[in-house]
Amino acid sequence: MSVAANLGRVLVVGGDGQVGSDLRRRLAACAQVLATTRSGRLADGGECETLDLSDAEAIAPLLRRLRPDHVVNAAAYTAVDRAESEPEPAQAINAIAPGRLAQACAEAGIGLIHFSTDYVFDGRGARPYREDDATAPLNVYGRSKLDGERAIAASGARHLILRTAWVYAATHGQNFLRTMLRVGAQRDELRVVADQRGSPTPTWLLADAVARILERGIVDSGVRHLAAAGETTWHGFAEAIFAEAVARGLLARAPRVTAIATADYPTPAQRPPYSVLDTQCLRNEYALDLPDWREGLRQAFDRGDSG
Ligand SMILES: NC(=O)C1=CN([C@@H]2O[C@H](COP(=O)(O)OP(=O)(O)OC[C@H]3O[C@@H](n4cnc5c(N)ncnc54)[C@H](OP(=O)(O)O)[C@@H]3O)[C@@H](O)[C@H]2O)C=CC1
Ligand SMILES: Cc1cn([C@H]2C[C@H](O)[C@@H](COP(=O)(O)OP(=O)(O)O[C@H]3O[C@@H](C)C(=O)[C@@H](O)[C@H]3O)O2)c(=O)[nH]c1=O
Ligand SMILES: [Mg+2]
Repeated sequence: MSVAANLGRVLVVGGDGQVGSDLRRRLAACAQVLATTRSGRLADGGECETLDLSDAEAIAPLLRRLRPDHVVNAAAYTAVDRAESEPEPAQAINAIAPGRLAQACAEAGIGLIHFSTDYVFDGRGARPYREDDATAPLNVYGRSKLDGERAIAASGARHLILRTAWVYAATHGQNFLRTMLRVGAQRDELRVVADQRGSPTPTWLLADAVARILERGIVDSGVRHLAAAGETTWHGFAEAIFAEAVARGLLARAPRVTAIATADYPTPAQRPPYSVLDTQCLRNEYALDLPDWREGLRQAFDRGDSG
């Protein structure tokens, strides 16, 4: 996907998360990128705007001062298990802050792109989830993200809520791929759940898609599903990660990856057993061509994630 248009001023909230940092790099080619982090600093040493989303009152004044043409919110409380014992910060960052951000966007006539999650579903479905399928989150994180979706929808802002899933980058961020490579280098055997199905989605794909959407302009406000094509289990994803890492010489040899049941890997948060997303709406509206998750994985390694 190539984007030549000048998109004006794009504010990336949460500019140093795994999605936020790839967005900044991707959009730099076609926009004047502004960013916020909690510290006002970027991991690469650069400076940016300071915004702590637990202080929702700080959002509107910041937008009035920066006057961006578009806002992309890539900040979130994403620690799924920790959220079970910390519901307040999860709710503040994933629900209250996005609502305030959307209200401020509505007041200023700015379009907002926001990310949500497959974990809004309970995973009892048997075919890929469509945007209007019933939500029923199983955990605190999923509930807080669903509340965020609702707050944005109620704001009156022109918006797009992109529900995505199983997000990873090869070179940065806390994610399943990087956990597997770290632990896989230390152990001969890993036990990974083989009864949760979804679609691993690389940050480069999300960044490319957002660039395309900004170029076209938000066609119609609402929720849309965005993920790599195809489906696998965490176990299948782990095996593909190790095959790719060994082929590229990033790992001397793959550990044995033993398929286990969710019941044999107890975690504080319950996760949906099936959360494949039907992406047809978004592909049609924005003429997006979404790669299979295996191709997404190869390109994540090839690109070093930076597009
Ligand atoms: N990761 C995944 O598998 C999936 C993610 N999503 C969604 O995609 C979006 C991007 O996620 P991803 O890039 O993976 O998330 P990350 O956890 O990598 O990044 C989230 C960012 O939010 C920032 N943040 C957290 N709390 C605050 C706060 N109080 N004030 C300001 N910033 C804060 C973090 O900053 P700091 O580093 O300082 O904490 C971090 O930079 C989120 O909306 C997420 O819910 C959807 C599906 C799957
Ligand atoms: C590390 C590890 C995890 N697992 C299991 C636990 C869990 O069921 C599954 C994935 O573990 P993780 O903690 O990496 O994944 P998790 O934090 O649940 O990932 C989720 O993050 C949020 C932010 C989202 O929005 C979701 O789309 C999803 O990507 O793999 C194993 O079976 N073996 C292992 O060695
Ligand atoms: Mg996690």
